[in-house]
Amino acid sequence: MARHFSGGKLVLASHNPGKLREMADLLAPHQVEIVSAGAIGLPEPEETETTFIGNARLKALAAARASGLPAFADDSGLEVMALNRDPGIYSARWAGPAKDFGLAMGKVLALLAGHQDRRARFVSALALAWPDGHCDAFEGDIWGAIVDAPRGSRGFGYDPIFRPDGHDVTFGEMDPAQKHEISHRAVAFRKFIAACFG
Ligand SMILES: O=P(O)(O)OP(=O)(O)OP(=O)(O)OC[C@H]1O[C@@H](n2cnc3c(O)ncnc32)[C@H](O)[C@@H]1O
Ligand SMILES: [Mg+2]
Repeated sequence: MARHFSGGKLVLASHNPGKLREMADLLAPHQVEIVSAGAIGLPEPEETETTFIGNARLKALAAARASGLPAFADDSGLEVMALNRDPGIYSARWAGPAKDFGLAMGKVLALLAGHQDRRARFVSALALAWPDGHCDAFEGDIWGAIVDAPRGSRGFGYDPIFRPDGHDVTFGEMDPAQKHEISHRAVAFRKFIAACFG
């Protein structure tokens, strides 16, 4: 059974401004007082696990133990089928120390050159951890295709090269409110809300 969150402070254990914005938007309708990990000086832990769920748990538990508050983390990434699901859990690392997603998207596009199969999915694993070590995790995904060149500047990360199935626009071009309805993070978030707030 997932542990219920009944209000109060929640640490958002992410150092990615794009993700923090989306997490705050998704949490807005709920009774949560948000504190970001950066604002309370928490370090960015090394992501040593081999799965999205494993790294989400690691980040949430590190923040919960360090802060003494419940903490919420997201580990996410882009899996490209023709690249054996790379960059996957290495999605942030492909952008290098400068977090240059122009570089990371360029790498994906170069490696896909000449491939017919453009199928890809975004994955988000969300974890809610408590200072006593209890942790619940939830995963969501969305399928789509990698377009030929980046389009749009509304999202973050790999959004400009990902076109979700059933849509003509990339996540980079899409209205953020619409991304919040359908994204991998939104799918995982609905599971989290049902289990921990329901
Ligand atoms: O670990 P934290 O501090 O949360 O921040 P991070 O950016 O390092 O996040 P991850 O380790 O989960 O790496 C996931 C990367 O995948 C990319 N990504 C995840 N969700 C995305 C989305 O909705 N749109 C575009 N790119 C996304 C994004 O570039 C992230 O940097
Ligand atoms: Mg990270």
